[in-house]
Amino acid sequence: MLESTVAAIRPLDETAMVAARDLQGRLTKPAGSLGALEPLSVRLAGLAGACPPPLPEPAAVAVFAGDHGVYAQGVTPWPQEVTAQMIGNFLAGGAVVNAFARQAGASVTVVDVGVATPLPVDPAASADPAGPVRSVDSAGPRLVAANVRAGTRDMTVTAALTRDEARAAVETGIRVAGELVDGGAGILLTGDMGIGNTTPAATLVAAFTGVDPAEATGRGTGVDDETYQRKVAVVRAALDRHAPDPADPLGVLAAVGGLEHAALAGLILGAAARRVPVLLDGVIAVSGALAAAAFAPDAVGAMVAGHRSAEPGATAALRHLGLDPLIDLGLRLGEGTGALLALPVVTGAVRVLHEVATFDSAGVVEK
Ligand SMILES: O=C(O)c1ccc[n+]([C@@H]2O[C@H](COP(=O)([O-])O)[C@@H](O)[C@H]2O)c1
Ligand SMILES: Cc1cc2nc[nH]c2cc1C
Repeated sequence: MLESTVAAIRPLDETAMVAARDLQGRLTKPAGSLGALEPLSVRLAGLAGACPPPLPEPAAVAVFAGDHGVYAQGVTPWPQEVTAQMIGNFLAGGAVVNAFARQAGASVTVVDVGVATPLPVDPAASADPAGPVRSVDSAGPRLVAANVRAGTRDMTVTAALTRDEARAAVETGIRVAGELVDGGAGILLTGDMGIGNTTPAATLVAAFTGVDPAEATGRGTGVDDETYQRKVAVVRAALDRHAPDPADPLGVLAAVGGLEHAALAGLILGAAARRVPVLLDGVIAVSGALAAAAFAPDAVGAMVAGHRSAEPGATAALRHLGLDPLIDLGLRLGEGTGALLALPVVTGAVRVLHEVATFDSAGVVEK
């Protein structure tokens, strides 16, 4: 499934992009006056192969959750059980992602791809691992039970995952993308939950971009100076131990990644293969995006950077991908919150191509 998905990812459609650029030039506004929205609308036309491209509706957030063996190195002050507890909160509708999703009219799908402690929900009430994801317009958040293993191994001691485990997580992400698109989603938004997951995110950023661990590593949930220094040392030690090859993205994900990072890479690949835009959230999402781009460079055409996370690795990753974030509010929550706040910007960029009059049709004279 990974290989066929990668093979299905194609470049943007030049004809649709030429048409969108031409249309932008004829709309009743000074050329370029919508700033970053104009090239975004052109790119989305190229992705859809149509001008105008469809409005990115309805929106579906997929929140991938996992735990981390590197937690044992003291890289975060939060108890590991918070990952499972927050899944309960997502499913009850009480998290920030739920509030922003209600505001944006987006569905929330929570995917347990690797949580280590028991979920505070009845697994029988959740979707079968191989079962369908309900359509995006059904009510309420839902759980997909697709646990590959109960957290990764400690990457400072051994590889975090086997290649087969990493592949299983990537393929879970691809499957979720396909089911959300089949359910009618017009745009996918990335979300993540995993205590400790900014450490593997920083390691992935350093592995794929080549930046120094000190530049890739941030304070995550808000760690103190001592923990921050330990975190940088942990990232450096993992890179020294595994020397991951950025040309082998499955190998990198297995050595130093996380199950949610791998699944996010899969979600992005799945969206790109279906030619549906994928709106990226914070540092965990963009570290997964680096893996997706290493599998399929043309997948970048489907990516929209929702926001600039306060986590410095996010900026290094976005620079490497050549993406400019739509908003920059100093967020560092994850869950999909930054992507959800950016969603109206993406919809606005496309709506312009659908609804704005041309100089000709409106009888407005040009300069
Ligand atoms: O999205 C981000 O850029 C982001 C930045 C810092 C922290 N987080 C969230 O905080 C958790 C990881 O933080 P930490 O300090 O435990 O590594 C995890 O659940 C992430 O969703 C997320
Ligand atoms: C409370 C809490 C909520 C989160 N949401 C995403 N990551 C998180 C980390 C913590 C600690």
